[in-house]
Amino acid sequence: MAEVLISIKDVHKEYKVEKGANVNALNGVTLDIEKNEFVCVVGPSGCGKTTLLNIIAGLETFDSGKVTMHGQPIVGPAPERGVIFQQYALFPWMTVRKNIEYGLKFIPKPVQVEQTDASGKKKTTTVMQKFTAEEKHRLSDHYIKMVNLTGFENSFPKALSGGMKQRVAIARGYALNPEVLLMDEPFGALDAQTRAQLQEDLLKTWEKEKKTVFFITHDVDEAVLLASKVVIMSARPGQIKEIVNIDLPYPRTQATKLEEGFMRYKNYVWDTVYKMYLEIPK
Ligand SMILES: Nc1ncnc2c1ncn2[C@@H]1O[C@H](COP(=O)(O)OP(=O)(O)OP(=O)(O)O)[C@@H](O)[C@H]1O
Repeated sequence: MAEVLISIKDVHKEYKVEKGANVNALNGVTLDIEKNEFVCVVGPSGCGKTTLLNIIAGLETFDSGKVTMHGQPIVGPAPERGVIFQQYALFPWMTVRKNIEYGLKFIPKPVQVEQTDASGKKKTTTVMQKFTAEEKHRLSDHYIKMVNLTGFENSFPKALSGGMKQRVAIARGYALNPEVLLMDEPFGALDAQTRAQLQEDLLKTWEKEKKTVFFITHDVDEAVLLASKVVIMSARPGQIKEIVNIDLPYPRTQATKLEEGFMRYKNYVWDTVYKMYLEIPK
């Protein structure tokens, strides 16, 4: 059986609002995220997708329920959970390379060292060390290549297109080597062609260097193309309406969208989300 990496159990979240009624954002959300799964979350606007992502990231509190990673409660942000937002959040005064290397300053790497104890016995222990400049350079090179930005290492964000900036954000997310990548509509602001290209880049990256991905999108095509599991949330107060396992083989490309199996999943997810949208009082 697959290993459950993140477990969300009966989570409730209400936003306190000073004037007016409090907002009941999540109402008993239960979800297991397995190791190396690609989970896409879809649902009507305001159903609590970002709230759920922020709770997993440790950026948002909740009122009741339980959220754990490796069985340990999530109590705040941690390097094991990397977040990529829609608005890249790059440092404008740093080059592409420096943006990617920046976070490595704060993340120590485990190194095996051999030590001799008082009795002369040798034993291997793990110590945490900082990345050297050379290691950081090697890592940033690797991820720059992976997201097709070779040649732009020394460019500043202002000289990059939206799609290129988002590639830098993805490279930075991967370079920090989190176990889980939390992505909140990362391609939402991009034109259709750039979006298609980045979907393929992300899929290739994920197939090469598996990670657990939790990805929010409004685009049902995108969800079905990327996900091994689509989580459909229902309108506020957010609950999980249905989980659809996308049983289409990887590698997937834009051509996958023309396959009959893809169409079937897409129509099903689209219908389910649209029906819920129609039920929302307008
Ligand atoms: N800080 C806050 N204070 C009060 N209400 C909030 C706050 N953040 C979110 N909400 C409300 O909680 C509900 C869920 O918001 P959330 O952003 O999680 O939904 P979403 O599904 O991500 O929406 P969208 O798809 O439009 O991005 C919404 O009604 C929103 O207005």
